[in-house]
Amino acid sequence: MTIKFGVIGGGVMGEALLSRLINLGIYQGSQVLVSDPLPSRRSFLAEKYGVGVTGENREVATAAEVLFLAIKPQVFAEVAIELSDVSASSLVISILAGVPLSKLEKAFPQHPVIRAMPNTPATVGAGMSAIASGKLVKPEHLEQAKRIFQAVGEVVEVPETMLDAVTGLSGSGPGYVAILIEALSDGGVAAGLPRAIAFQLALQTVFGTAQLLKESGMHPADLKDRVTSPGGTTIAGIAELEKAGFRSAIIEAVKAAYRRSKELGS
Ligand SMILES: NC(=O)C1=CN([C@@H]2O[C@H](COP(=O)(O)OP(=O)(O)OC[C@H]3O[C@@H](n4cnc5c(N)ncnc54)[C@H](OP(=O)(O)O)[C@@H]3O)[C@@H](O)[C@H]2O)C=CC1
Ligand SMILES: O=C(O)[C@@H]1CCC=N1
Repeated sequence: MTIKFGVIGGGVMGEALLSRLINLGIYQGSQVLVSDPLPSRRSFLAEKYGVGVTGENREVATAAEVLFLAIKPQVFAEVAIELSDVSASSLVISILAGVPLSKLEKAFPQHPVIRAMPNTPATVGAGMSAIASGKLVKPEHLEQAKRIFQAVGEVVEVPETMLDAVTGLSGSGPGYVAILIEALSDGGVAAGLPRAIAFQLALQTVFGTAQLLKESGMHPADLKDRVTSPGGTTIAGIAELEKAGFRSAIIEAVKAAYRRSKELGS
């Protein structure tokens, strides 16, 4: 059967994307081929999703209609050399942090190339992805890439110059939010709640707040004002957050991740 979706690097994000695409029936397991150096990882993916697996990146690059690059940016150069004489014209989609279209197009000169930045909630269909097109991308390629990322959540098209900032915000963001949820739970435990209840409250509070903001279109500052009763509990908590530089810490985290994304691509 034709290999419609080839994945180089069957790690966290490779699995997140392929699992969702297979579960939604966009591809059958037999239409997906994944290369990964670790035999145990290959067996795991083959057993769990019914995909084809190989240790040879060239096999995937030769066979796939869409070639999905999900290796770390640090191994991109060696993989590019390995694939340099593969003759194919597949659509290449790279999710590598930082690696610019100029480098991707140099490595795959015959191919339409799309640089994308998804995030881990893609695993449950709640991802946020941004995509930018290279020079050889035609409308049908862009549509194909959008279909893939829409299957795992929301997609926005951005100029490539924005992708490092996207990486700092939505790409890395699940890490920041996970720490927020963990810290809220710890706060609950410190205030006397059992751990399991504290975690449930923290998780649903973050989820519900995001849902409320999304469905209502309300500005976050308005929501904050609605929660803060004069002389009440919330303003006492917010005063501590401001004292600790909470907003600034988050802004600096996004900026640091943005800078790191740029570094990884240079
Ligand atoms: N994690 C995230 O939240 C996000 C990550 N990304 C990007 O996705 C990419 C993958 O990240 P992530 O999934 O987290 O990383 P992982 O380390 O989980 O996945 C990378 C996979 O590639 C394998 N690999 C290593 N060397 C090679 C090689 N030469 N050929 C083929 N496969 C190889 C690794 O195997 P082994 O472990 O044995 O080395 C691993 O299974 C990165 O470029 C990252 O910037 C983008 C958005 C979000
Ligand atoms: O931490 C990283 O480098 C990757 C890119 C975005 C999320 N994880």
